[in-house]
Amino acid sequence: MRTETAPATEGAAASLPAGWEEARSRVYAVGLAAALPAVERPLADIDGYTLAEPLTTRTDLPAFPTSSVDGWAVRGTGPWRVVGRVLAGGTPAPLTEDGTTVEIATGAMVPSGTTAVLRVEESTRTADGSVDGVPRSGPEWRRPGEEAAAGEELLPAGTPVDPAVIGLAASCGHDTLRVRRQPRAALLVFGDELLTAGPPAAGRVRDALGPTVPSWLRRYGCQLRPADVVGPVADTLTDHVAALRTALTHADLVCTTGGTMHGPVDHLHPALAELGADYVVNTVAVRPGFPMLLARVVGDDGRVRFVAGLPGNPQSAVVALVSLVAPLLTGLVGRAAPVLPHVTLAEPVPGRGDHTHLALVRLDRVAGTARPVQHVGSAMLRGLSGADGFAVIRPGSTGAVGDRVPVVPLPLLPGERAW
Ligand SMILES: Nc1nc2c(c(=O)[nH]1)N[C@H]1C(S)=C(S)[C@@H](COP(=O)(O)OP(=O)(O)OC[C@H]3O[C@@H](n4cnc5c(N)ncnc54)[C@H](O)[C@@H]3O)O[C@H]1N2
Ligand code: MOO
Repeated sequence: MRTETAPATEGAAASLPAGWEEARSRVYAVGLAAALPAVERPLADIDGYTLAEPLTTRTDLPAFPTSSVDGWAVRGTGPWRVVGRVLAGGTPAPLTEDGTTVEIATGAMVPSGTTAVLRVEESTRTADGSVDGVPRSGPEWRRPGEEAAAGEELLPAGTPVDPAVIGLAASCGHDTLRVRRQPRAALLVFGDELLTAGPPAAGRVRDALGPTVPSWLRRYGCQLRPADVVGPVADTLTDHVAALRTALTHADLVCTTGGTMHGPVDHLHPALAELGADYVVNTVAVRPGFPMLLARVVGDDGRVRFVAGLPGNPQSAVVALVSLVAPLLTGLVGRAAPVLPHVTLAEPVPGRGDHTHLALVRLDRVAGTARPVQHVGSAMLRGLSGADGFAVIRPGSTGAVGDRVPVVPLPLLPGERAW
């Protein structure tokens, strides 16, 4: 895998576009090489984080023999004389004599000396108050270590933390876990033509990226404060450099929108050169989204930060997010390289010559198929708002009905696109 970089002073003209898959491998690798430090956090605060260390259990699971029913812990053959009661949370005295029993609740520790647990609904009481019945042959309690042995590794480092993982960690006796710090992101919106309120008119368009990119970044696990979203930044080199410098003091990743090409007021490349940045990827052979870039800036403190240049055309900016930013962030938090799901095309999708085509599709989850959506120009967001992700049509190919192709999913939440 190539991970070498080129100084931004060489400019865009000096570099060939990277293949789409190669670009993704490269940004993932540089992200992993710059993985964020581990921090210790309480369980309640780590939903969406990533384990920095394997999850091990601090005790056997369960930690003690635990009754799985309400009933009677008995010793020997019945009828049994009742000698006590044990509830969940209690520590019972041992059963030392055959023919004795203690009443036991589900979840209570089974007294040592117990030979069987008899369910309450399968028990009777004799005239003298003893308990009688026939215990089931299968065990009615959970043995220590049945689920896991003390010290056993249950999940590897790099596992995304979700509510199920948090619950498991709690049951293993953890109060805190070591997780990767979440990436801090910032967004700089470039473009003097942008309006931040009201309808577009007279040559000016609404800024469609300032309101949306932070939400996509948060869904990829980034932290952004309101102050981290800045723009429109004035179309001068001085303002671009100043805005980048300020954002880079806090952020691990600064996304910019617009200005990736070489128009009269496209200042991103010269600004990166002034910051001493290296290109990890500078243009990608993909449509839409071709001018996307990822640059690396090493601060005086030695800390590595990244600048992702998202093209100004709004759909192209989202293509750059799913293509470059998502795998970079996966690497930064130490997760495994993303593996793309595959779907079957239910309609043909054209290719884009020697470029990869990322085609917006709607998934039919029952049939496991994908169909292209309408309104997919790189300046449009209408198609995106009804799509689940992008089908990947490889260079030199077209997508025929029945073809199995990879899909880059949008980071949607359950219930979204359910209409
Ligand atoms: N001579 C060439 N010109 C262009 C090429 C090319 O190969 N040769 N590629 C085109 C492609 S592809 C793209 S994508 C764009 C990328 O341009 P920039 O990243 O430099 O972006 P801008 O020029 O600033 O803007 C492009 C377009 O997008 C609109 N825009 C920008 N920001 C926003 C925003 N926040 N919200 C909504 N719309 C936005 C902007 O008004 C322009 O219409 O370059 C092509 N040109
Ligand atoms: O790549 Mo541009 O992103 O085709 O519009």
